[in-house]
Amino acid sequence: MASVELEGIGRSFGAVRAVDGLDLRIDDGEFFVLLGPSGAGKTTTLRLVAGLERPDRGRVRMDGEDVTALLPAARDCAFVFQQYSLYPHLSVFDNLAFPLRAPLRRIDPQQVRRRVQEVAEMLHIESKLERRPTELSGGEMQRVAIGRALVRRPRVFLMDEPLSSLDAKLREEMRVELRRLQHDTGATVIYVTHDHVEATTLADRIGILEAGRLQQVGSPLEVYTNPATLAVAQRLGSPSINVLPRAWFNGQVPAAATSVAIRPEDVAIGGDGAEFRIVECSLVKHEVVAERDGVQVHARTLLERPLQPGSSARFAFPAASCLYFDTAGRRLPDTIGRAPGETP
Ligand SMILES: Nc1ncnc2c1ncn2[C@@H]1O[C@H](COP(=O)(O)OP(=O)(O)OP(=O)(O)O)[C@@H](O)[C@H]1O
Repeated sequence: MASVELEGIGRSFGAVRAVDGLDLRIDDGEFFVLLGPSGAGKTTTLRLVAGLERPDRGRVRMDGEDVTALLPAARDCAFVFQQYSLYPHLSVFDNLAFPLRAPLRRIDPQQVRRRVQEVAEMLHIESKLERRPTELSGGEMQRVAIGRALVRRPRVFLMDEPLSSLDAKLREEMRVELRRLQHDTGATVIYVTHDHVEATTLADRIGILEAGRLQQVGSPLEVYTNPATLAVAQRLGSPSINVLPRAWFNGQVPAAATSVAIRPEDVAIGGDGAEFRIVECSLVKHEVVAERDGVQVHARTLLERPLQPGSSARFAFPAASCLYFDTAGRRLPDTIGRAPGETP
């Protein structure tokens, strides 16, 4: 396995700066997730690492070696895509063995069998080896696709939304399996998703990408609790972070703050807060939606009794949990001395 470094890497398509000067180091054995909306440049970044795309500027290094000019085969990255891209006419065994049977590899058939068996066991598909991909469930097919990347023992795994075509339950199961697999093999993984739950459950570190630029890099907890910008704060968490007008705070906010944000789990219900009208309340999800001055606020809390829609309740926003942002969406140091997370 290998470390990966991107140094000032950029790639444009006509006027579109798909990747705009990325600096990033991913450690050997790290599970790194690139999180961002559609068109942020996630896939292009993976393709630049794999060598499927040439950068206009900057360098790619693996284990310190400059690989910018190397062809994909020499970089030895394995790609797993959202589409399973299996060969339908081959058995699961032959699909898994395929990458090992390339003439250049000259791996003897005994060893191919051993490796396929080993990977099939790791992925719990050893009983399906004689089947065709068309006879498998979506989750099993995706396991075969991952297995096909695993048998090669590449230097780096590049995964582009590999779970997004699975249903919610399977996706959850596969997330756990992927994490276990990465832990067991010590693989370096760069994983792309626009799903913040996937990002926070899988990642050692997350890089938030918007319009080809990295907004922040950090552990899931760091990025969640200490976002550098409002855009980053809004990218993680469900329901999304509340953005409240400064007028609600009687001037007790930093001078440059135009918005005050607070996570739903930090909103306090009851006490001496301001009065809100209840819009919705779910005891199952522990969520309450309330409204004041045309602004909706989401709160997440354990409730013993439901709050009736249309009734009133008091909501408070403890200063220790509030985050402050200026007009450009940059985080401001707050009243209790916390500094914002750093942007790269
Ligand atoms: N081969 C290409 N030719 C022209 N434009 C491209 C090409 N590849 C990517 N782009 C553009 O570059 C930008 C980044 O695309 P990219 O596919 O990397 O984004 P993404 O974050 O992976 O998006 P998604 O989540 O939708 O896959 C987009 O505006 C896209 O239209």
